[in-house]
Amino acid sequence: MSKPETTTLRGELPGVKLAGSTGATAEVYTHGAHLASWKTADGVEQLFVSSDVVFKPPKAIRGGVPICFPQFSDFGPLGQHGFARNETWEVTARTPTSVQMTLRSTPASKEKWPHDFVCVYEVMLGAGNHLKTTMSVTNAGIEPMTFTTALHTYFRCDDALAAKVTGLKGASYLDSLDGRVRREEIGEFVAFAEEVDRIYLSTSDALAVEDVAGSRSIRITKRNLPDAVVWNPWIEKSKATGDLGDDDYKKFVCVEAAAIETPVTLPAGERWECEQVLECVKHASPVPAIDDAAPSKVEAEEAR
Ligand SMILES: O=P(O)(O)OC[C@H]1O[C@H](O)[C@H](O)[C@@H](O)[C@@H]1O
Repeated sequence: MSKPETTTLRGELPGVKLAGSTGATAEVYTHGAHLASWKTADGVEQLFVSSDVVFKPPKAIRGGVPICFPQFSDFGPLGQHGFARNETWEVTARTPTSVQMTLRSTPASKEKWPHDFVCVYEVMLGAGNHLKTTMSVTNAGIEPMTFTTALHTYFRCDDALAAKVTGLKGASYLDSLDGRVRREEIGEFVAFAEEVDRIYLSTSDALAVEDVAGSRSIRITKRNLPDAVVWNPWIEKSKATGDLGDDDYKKFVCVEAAAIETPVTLPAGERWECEQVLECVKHASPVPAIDDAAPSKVEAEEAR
């Protein structure tokens, strides 16, 4: 079978552009198997990419959906978020509306992480305003292997300061801004009025980003990714992050479907898989307020 062709995308990097019959499109780079654009049929971009993005491998693309594998953040001895987002993946299959990319262990990867693995990531434009991604990891070695992972999705918002993340009420979280102390989410939603960096544990598989100012919701349905990181860098971290524009914190929130608290342990020869489906839902007018009687801590502070 001939190797599926790539085209030249932003930053002169190779990748694949998907196009659905409805007019929806997506761009997936071979660098990091990075999904860096998803436009719904109306031409509206649903993912955020930094205004100061740098397309220079091995640096990860700032925005879209970096794949954190085989380590999330500093949960292990590897560099931040592992190495999958910094590597060149191979296009192993494609149709007009889907692409499959594969990353295999190499002698160089085994110096960092001593395991034989095959990681397969697939992006599919679905019917309606859906986008489906699946990822599988096969342990091709003879010893068990353990990893953490996240689909680090940057959701574009018309106004992140008015956005809400729903579906997390009652979940415990580790507050990465406070020594990863464990807390409980008591709010009906997570709002953004300061820096937020939390690892919500064993959450519902149905979450949503409510872009109130944009009159739209993105529904997130995840499978086999029990945790969810919620992140907005706020003012100082945006300024301090070289490839983020100073005001970019107003333009996105990250909700990262993840397996972190309980790392995945995969026996030799076995395969693990996960899935994330995104659906954009438009609202005729701003989405109705969600039980403002029970605001989260940051909302309560904002109201003062
Ligand atoms: O700058 P990066 O390595 O891409 O990480 C960006 C962010 O990723 C996650 O959301 C972490 O929880 C944050 O602590 C981190 O700042």
